[in-house]
Amino acid sequence: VLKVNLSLRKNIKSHLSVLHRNCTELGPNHMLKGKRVIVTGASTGIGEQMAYHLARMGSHILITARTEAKLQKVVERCLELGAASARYVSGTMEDMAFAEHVVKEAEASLGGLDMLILNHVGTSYFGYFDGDVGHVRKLLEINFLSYVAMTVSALPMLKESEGSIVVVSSMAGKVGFPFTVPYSATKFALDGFFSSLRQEFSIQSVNVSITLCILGFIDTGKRSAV
Ligand SMILES: NC(=O)C1=CN([C@@H]2O[C@H](COP(=O)(O)OP(=O)(O)OC[C@H]3O[C@@H](n4cnc5c(N)ncnc54)[C@H](OP(=O)(O)O)[C@@H]3O)[C@@H](O)[C@H]2O)C=CC1
Ligand SMILES: C[C@H](CCC(=O)NCC(=O)O)[C@H]1CC[C@H]2[C@@H]3C(=O)C[C@@H]4C[C@H](O)CC[C@]4(C)[C@H]3CC[C@]12C
Repeated sequence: VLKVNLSLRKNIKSHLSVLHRNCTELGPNHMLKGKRVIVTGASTGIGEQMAYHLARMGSHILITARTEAKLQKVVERCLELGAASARYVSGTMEDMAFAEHVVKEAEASLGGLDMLILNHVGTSYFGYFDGDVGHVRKLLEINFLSYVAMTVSALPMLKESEGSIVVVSSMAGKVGFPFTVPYSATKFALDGFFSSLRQEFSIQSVNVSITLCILGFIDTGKRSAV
């Protein structure tokens, strides 16, 4: 047993050193060079900044949100920063057909997909829960169901490329806090869905990674009162 353990450790050590050497030689800025990436909610805030990082790394970028004028400007900036290509599709994630259309657009224009970054978030309020069930339903559609719809549509391409799904969530999706009840519910739903799906991928040896990003407050210049 000791012999097997020692040889296993040696093997892992040598694999890690090769991996480390490859990463160091290429540098972190090359990790997504040439990769085909969708970023949702990329007209402002964190999504916009992620698009610029991907552009600096030389990725092919497809961004989406509702506001066409802002998306146009982000695409122009991405091209200036060195994106291999950049394009946008505008529309609302209240509509599941639109969510699926974005993925189809990646297939048609990029011929596949390496990374799906799900980041968009619908407008909510910061205050006591007001009992508006319609608002909770709408927010679940935008913040949760459209994430599921895009994942289902993108999965064949991601399996093919052995790619990644990145889901942007929040502290409010891990712990209950006051004043963000509908928002928090949608983020908890993401954890339930994607953490369970990750377990199934592991059992089925599906080589698609799922990363849930748990962010605290990030000042994007938009909100000051929270
Ligand atoms: N900022 C923070 O403190 C924190 C943020 N997060 C998470 O990070 C992610 C990004 O947040 P942040 O950058 O602050 O958010 P922003 O409000 O700055 O950006 C939200 C993005 O989603 C898009 N969007 C809004 N509604 C819709 C819709 N109905 N259909 C399609 N797109 C829509 C917006 O564009 P448009 O209006 O043009 O459609 C915009 O591009 C979110 O998932 C959020 O929950 C998590 C923790 C903290
Ligand atoms: C209230 C925001 C919901 C999205 C929204 O309305 N966007 C449009 C607009 O502002 O015009 C929340 C988005 C991110 C939330 C913050 C977060 O996720 C981290 C903390 C979580 C904690 O539970 C409460 C405080 C947070 C800072 C939280 C506050 C509400 C958001 C800004």
